[in-house]
Amino acid sequence: MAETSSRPAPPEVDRQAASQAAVAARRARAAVKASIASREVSPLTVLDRATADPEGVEGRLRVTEFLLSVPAIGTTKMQEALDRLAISPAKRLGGLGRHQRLRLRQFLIERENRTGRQRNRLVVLAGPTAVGKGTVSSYIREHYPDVLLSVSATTRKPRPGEVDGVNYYFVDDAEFDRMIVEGELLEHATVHNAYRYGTPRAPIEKALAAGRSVLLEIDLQGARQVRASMPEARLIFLLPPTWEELVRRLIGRGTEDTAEQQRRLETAKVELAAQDEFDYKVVNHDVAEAAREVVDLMKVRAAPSRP
Ligand SMILES: Nc1ncnc2c1ncn2[C@@H]1O[C@H](COP(=O)(O)OP(=O)(O)OP(=O)(O)O)[C@@H](O)[C@H]1O
Ligand SMILES: Nc1nc2c(ncn2[C@@H]2O[C@H](COP(=O)(O)O)[C@@H](O)[C@H]2O)c(=O)[nH]1
Repeated sequence: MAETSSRPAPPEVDRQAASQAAVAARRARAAVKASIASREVSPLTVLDRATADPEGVEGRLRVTEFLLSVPAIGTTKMQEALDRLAISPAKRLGGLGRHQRLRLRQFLIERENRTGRQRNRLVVLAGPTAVGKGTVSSYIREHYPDVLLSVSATTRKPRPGEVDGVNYYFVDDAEFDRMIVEGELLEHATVHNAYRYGTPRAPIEKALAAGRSVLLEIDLQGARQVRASMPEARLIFLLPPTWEELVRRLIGRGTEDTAEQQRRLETAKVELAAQDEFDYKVVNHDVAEAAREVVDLMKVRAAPSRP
């Protein structure tokens, strides 16, 4: 009688498959290290990815090989850093405890600030609806006056309390069309399949020329356009602590009807799926803390506290 084909694979086939998987994993880790070394990807982004997926390629990186791939960190600096941060050299990025991870994160930020050839002067803050982009940006405007917060043009109507020229330039469709045709917008997009939003170019160019840092609070489509036209811009993705909290914030804000909330949550899913395109991720647990993380990444000092 003919034998069935469901016999278990012989051990050498298992061994071969395991060794092929190990080679593929080694190659993937080497690619991550090469992209850190060539500054294609920020070490902070790699650390964030390791945190999000401890068993993924970034999570499996040993902390030693991770640090050694950061430009200008050699064996001595790496060992000093691990001693100072109280992290065992045997650890993998995905296996760091919360405090170790926070210490390593702070170490990388301080290092970037010290060795950074240039401040991240043009920074884009994006993220799903109701994550708190507007709240965090307003906090930055109030507490970090060195940063210019760009005021967008929009065709949506003002919400109660919103002021023309402060929150947005509220314009009609004809004016928005004119701004596009005259090349006045750095980027523009129809957001949530509803209204149009765009970033006026002139104030940004003026501020950058004067050496100021500029923050754009815009959607994913706009972030992609800015990256294409100004590759030196740094892109930050603001994340909610959880999906449920995001929904709570959207409903709690109470500025949209149920249909608009649904539309925004659909866009939110698309935006969340694109988070890995960003240079940095910041979780908005607490407004002041998230704002500080954003400005740390911009390397801007806080205003002296008022008496
Ligand atoms: N860290 C936080 N903790 C609790 N609530 C927050 C936090 N940050 C923002 N919120 C609240 O969440 C709601 C949404 O915030 P906000 O309007 O700033 O979001 P947004 O990302 O700008 O939204 P959209 O993209 O829809 O304009 C607001 O009611 C705000 O007060
Ligand atoms: N592409 C752009 N998106 C922008 C701009 N200004 C704001 N936005 C985004 O629109 C949504 C909705 O804002 P809301 O004030 O109606 O709640 C939000 O995601 C903003 O980030 C812009 O100039 N360009």
